[in-house]
Amino acid sequence: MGILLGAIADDFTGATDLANTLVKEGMKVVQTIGVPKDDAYTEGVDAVVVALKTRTAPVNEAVELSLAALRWLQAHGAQQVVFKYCSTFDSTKQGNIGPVADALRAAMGAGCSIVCPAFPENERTIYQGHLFVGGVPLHESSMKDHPLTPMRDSSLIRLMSQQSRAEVGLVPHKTVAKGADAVSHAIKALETAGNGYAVVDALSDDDLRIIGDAARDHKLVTGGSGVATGLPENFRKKGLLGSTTETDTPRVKGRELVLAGSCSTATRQQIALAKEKWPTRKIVVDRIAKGEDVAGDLAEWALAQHDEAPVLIYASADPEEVREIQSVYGVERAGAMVEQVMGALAVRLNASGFSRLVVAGGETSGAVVSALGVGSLRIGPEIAPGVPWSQSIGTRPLALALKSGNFGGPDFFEEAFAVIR
Ligand SMILES: Nc1ncnc2c1ncn2[C@@H]1O[C@H](COP(=O)(O)OP(=O)(O)OP(=O)(O)O)[C@@H](O)[C@H]1O
Ligand SMILES: O=C(O)[C@@H](O)C(=O)CO
Repeated sequence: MGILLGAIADDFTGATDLANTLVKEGMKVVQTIGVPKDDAYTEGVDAVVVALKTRTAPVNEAVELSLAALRWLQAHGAQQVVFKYCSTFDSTKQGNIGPVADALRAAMGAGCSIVCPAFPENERTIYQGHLFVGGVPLHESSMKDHPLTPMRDSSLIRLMSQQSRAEVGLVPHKTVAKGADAVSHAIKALETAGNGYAVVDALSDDDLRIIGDAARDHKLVTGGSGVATGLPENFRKKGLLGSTTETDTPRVKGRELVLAGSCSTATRQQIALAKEKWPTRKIVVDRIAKGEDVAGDLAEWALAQHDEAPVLIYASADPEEVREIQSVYGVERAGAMVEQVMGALAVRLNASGFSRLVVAGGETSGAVVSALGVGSLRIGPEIAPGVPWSQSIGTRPLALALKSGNFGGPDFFEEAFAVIR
């Protein structure tokens, strides 16, 4: 038998976030880094999440890679596909979410598809089609200052309409409160009226379970990790999924390293706390631009820290500093320079015995995991909402926690290592 559920995620931490939801709902999940090249991943696996790095890629590349992922998932039996994007709808000015969703809908012959980035456990909610983060509209949250994808509008209907060729309608919360049948009927009515997407309000996990139930026959579901909460239950009701599954805690020995490239408020807070306890160094972007061997110097410094405490290396800066750096080097080049150093550091330090890694930030995780040549991950236990440990599958095992920028409490780094010690 093939896999039940397939997913395509537009960044690597987003992929682990979704995989974490599916594991908690009783699925055995493997996350692949990029579109897999062979069949080795599916034995005993209920869901495969293909992690792409397409959030900020050129639109055509994002569409082509997502379609390639879809073909692989369909060839391996996926009965339903989730397109996972950020719970804060992170997209560039041009926007990749709409074009990728359009291409997936067309390729699958899917009807009106759900758009629901809500993740109530992490305070992302949708009301009247507007996305709220920590109780404030998205465009007033710290997401307005994101280095790559500043979000300046909170209306999901407007954002999706600008990005997609299809019409976009709303299923308001008062309908969701009436249950799954009411949501199904509302989506059907929107489809009949010519809409390609239905933004669905969600304020709680109960709402997400109702939406999951309503999506039981949808070929394509789009949203954050929350929208998948109710999907495994649909397979369980059909007798295709057992009631529980064991989570595999990574069993990897080695030194502990945190690499942080996220400039989010949560990550900067986590760094500030960790700095008080652990050896810490900051990546200076000007030095990379001058062609200095920043990765080499930092690796040497890290290896000289002998007290067995975790080592923290970060590039994260506050919005003002990031703006200054970007005004000198450009947004893309600044990001790329930092990511290149993060990847190089991960490779050098892993070769010298650091094999328990926490990486903060989706683009940063993409750079690190790609540089390390990791092909796929087995998803393990949750550390904080939306962030699990995972273990690389293959020759040289690594324990990896890929943390979405804004996730985790102030003590996240310490809490993470405590789970696997
Ligand atoms: N000091 C800096 N100046 C400019 N850019 C930076 C700096 N530090 C980090 N960056 C870049 O900012 C980007 C941060 O994006 P990343 O996806 O890693 O974090 P995030 O968006 O907060 O996390 P997530 O996508 O999981 O929400 C990366 O491209 C990183 O290289
Ligand atoms: O949905 C989220 O917020 C995260 O999984 C994410 O995508 C961060 O990049």
